[in-house]
Amino acid sequence: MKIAIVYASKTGNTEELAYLLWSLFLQKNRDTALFRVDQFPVWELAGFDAVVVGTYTWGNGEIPYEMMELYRAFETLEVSSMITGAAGTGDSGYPRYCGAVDEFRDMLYVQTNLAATLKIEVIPQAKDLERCKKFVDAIVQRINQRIALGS
Ligand SMILES: Cc1cc2nc3c(=O)[nH]c(=O)nc-3n(C[C@H](O)[C@H](O)[C@H](O)COP(=O)(O)O)c2cc1C
Repeated sequence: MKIAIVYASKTGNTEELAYLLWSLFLQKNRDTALFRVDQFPVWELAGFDAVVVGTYTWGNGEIPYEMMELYRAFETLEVSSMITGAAGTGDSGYPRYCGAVDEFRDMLYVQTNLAATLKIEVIPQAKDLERCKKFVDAIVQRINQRIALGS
């Protein structure tokens, strides 16, 4: 089972979250690749069994421009059996806290087999570790179910 974490980060917060999630998948001995979105071969999206999207939020609760190609790829490719997770950082001082995570969550729920979502206030801290672990566990559990069913 091939897992990808694909993220966008302007000031490094979401990058830190993506690296943390990556290390948690590796601790569970999962074959996981980490990509900045501008280095992700979007045409290979459907080749992954599970994909975690990591995004910051911009404007008024919006998805960053550089994530839109990936967003549209989920909408247009046949990825209905792909296990996914939507994660991101944001700032609750804005009216639409982590709005980009909400947008990805809603789309991934329709297009894929969404297993978990995760919102982190600005940058992951020690108090967030348990929630990050739960997020990774939910995805790994969904993958294990898939393996057990042999599909
Ligand atoms: C111009 C601007 C608009 C933002 N809009 C939102 C927003 O609508 N909702 C939100 O939760 N965070 C918003 N943020 C906060 C960022 O999403 C947050 O700082 C995030 O952690 C940045 O991630 P990065 O360091 O990976 O780039 C905004 C930040 C800036 C500078």
